[in-house]
Amino acid sequence: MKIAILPGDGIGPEIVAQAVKVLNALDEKFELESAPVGGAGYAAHGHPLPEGTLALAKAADAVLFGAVGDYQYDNLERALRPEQAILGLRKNLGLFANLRPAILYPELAGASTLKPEVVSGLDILIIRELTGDIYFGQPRGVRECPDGPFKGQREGFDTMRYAEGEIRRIAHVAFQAAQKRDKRLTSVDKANVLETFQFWKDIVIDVSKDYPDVALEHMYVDNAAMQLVRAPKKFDVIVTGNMFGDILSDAAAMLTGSIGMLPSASLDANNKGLYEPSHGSAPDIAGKGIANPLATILSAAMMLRFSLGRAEQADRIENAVKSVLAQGLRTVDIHEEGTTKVGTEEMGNAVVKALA
Ligand SMILES: NC(=O)c1ccc[n+]([C@@H]2O[C@H](COP(=O)([O-])OP(=O)(O)OC[C@H]3O[C@@H](n4cnc5c(N)ncnc54)[C@H](O)[C@@H]3O)[C@@H](O)[C@H]2O)c1
Ligand SMILES: CC(C)[C@H](C(=O)O)[C@@H](O)C(=O)O
Ligand SMILES: [Mg+2]
Repeated sequence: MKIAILPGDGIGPEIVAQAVKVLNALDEKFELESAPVGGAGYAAHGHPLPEGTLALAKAADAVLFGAVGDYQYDNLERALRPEQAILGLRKNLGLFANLRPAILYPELAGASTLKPEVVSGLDILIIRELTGDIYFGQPRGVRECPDGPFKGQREGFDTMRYAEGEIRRIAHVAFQAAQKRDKRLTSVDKANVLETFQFWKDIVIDVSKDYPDVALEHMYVDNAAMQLVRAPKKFDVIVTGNMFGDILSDAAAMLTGSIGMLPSASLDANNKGLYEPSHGSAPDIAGKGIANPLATILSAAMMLRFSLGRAEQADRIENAVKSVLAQGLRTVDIHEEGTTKVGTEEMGNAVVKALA
C-alpha cells in the first residue's frame, strides 16, 4: 500500500517526520513516497502543487499531509501561494467530506482554556464540506464597484454557492456518521441572511427523510460558535459548509486543549483520503522543535482506519497517544504544572515506544 507523504512548510516537516516514524514502527510496512508541496513546492518547482506531487497524490492509496503556508510567500499572486496546494489537492482529488473529530483526552482537561467541567468527556465530530462554498465559487476578484455610495471605487468580491448535489452528498455523510454515534446531527447555517444557506437547510431537511433515526436540529453559525464554548458537549455531529466549518473547527480545537491535538480526514466518495492536522504551518514556532505532533500522528491513525482498512493499527496508535499523555508527557502547547515538557521529537519517540 502506497502513502504519499507531503510535509509542506513551517512545522509541517517536523510533525510529519514523527507520524512517519510511527507508521514505520508498525508491523506492516507501507510504501512511503515524499514530495514537496506548498511553499516547498514553489521553491523546488515554481508551483505550490507541482505536477509530480499531484500525480503522486492521485496514484497513492492515501495522502499524509503536514501544513502549507509561509509569510514570505504572502505577496505572490494567489495562484502561486502555498495555500493553493491544499485547496488544489482537495478539489483535484474530490475530497468533499472533511471530518474533524474534537475529542478531549481526560488528561488534558486542565490544558483547555475552558473549565474542566465544560469540556471533560467531550467527543464531537465536525463535518465540513470541503470543495464548495465561497472558497471555490466564481466569479471572484477585484473590480470597479458598479453602484451604491462607493460606485467607481475598487471592490473585492467572492461568490458563495452550493449546488444541490454538493449539499446532498455531505448531508448523507453526516447523517450516516451520526447513525454510528449518538444519532444527533446539528446542521449549521446562516439561513436567516444568506440564500445559499436557506437552500442548504432545505436540502438537509429533505435528506433527513432518509434518516428517521437521527435527530436533526438547525443552528445559525453565530449561535453555534457561542454554544461551542458555552456547552460543547451538547453537540454530537455538526455538519456545515466550507467556510463556517473552517472557523468552527479551529474554535473546537481549543476545547481539546490545543489546536495541536485536532486531526482530520478529507474523504472522497470512496473513502480515499488526505489526512492532515487541522492546524497550519505555525511559522511562529517552526524550526524550534516544539510543535505538537499528536494531531498529525492521530491523522495517520485516521488514515489507517478510513482509507487503508487497518483499524487495529489505528487503535494501536490512538492507544499509544493516550499512553504518552497518561505518562504526563506534554509539548509546550498543552503543558501544565506537574507534567513533563517535551519537544516534537521526544513526543514522537514516546508514541513509538508506547505502541503495544
Ligand atoms: N491546512 C493547512 O495547511 C493550513 C491550515 C491553517 C493555516 N495554514 C497556513 O499556515 C500559516 C499560519 O497560519 P495561522 O498562524 O493562522 O494558523 P496556525 O494553525 O499555523 O497557527 C495558529 C497558532 O497555533 C499554534 N500552533 C499551530 N499548530 C501547532 C502545533 N502543532 N503545536 C503547537 N502550536 C501550534 C501556532 O504556533 C500559532 O500560534 C498561514 O500561511 C496559513 O495560511 C495552513
Ligand atoms: C490553509 C487554508 C486554505 C485551510 C482552509 O481554509 O481550509 C486551513 O485553514 C484549514 O483549515 O485546512
Ligand atoms: Mg483552518
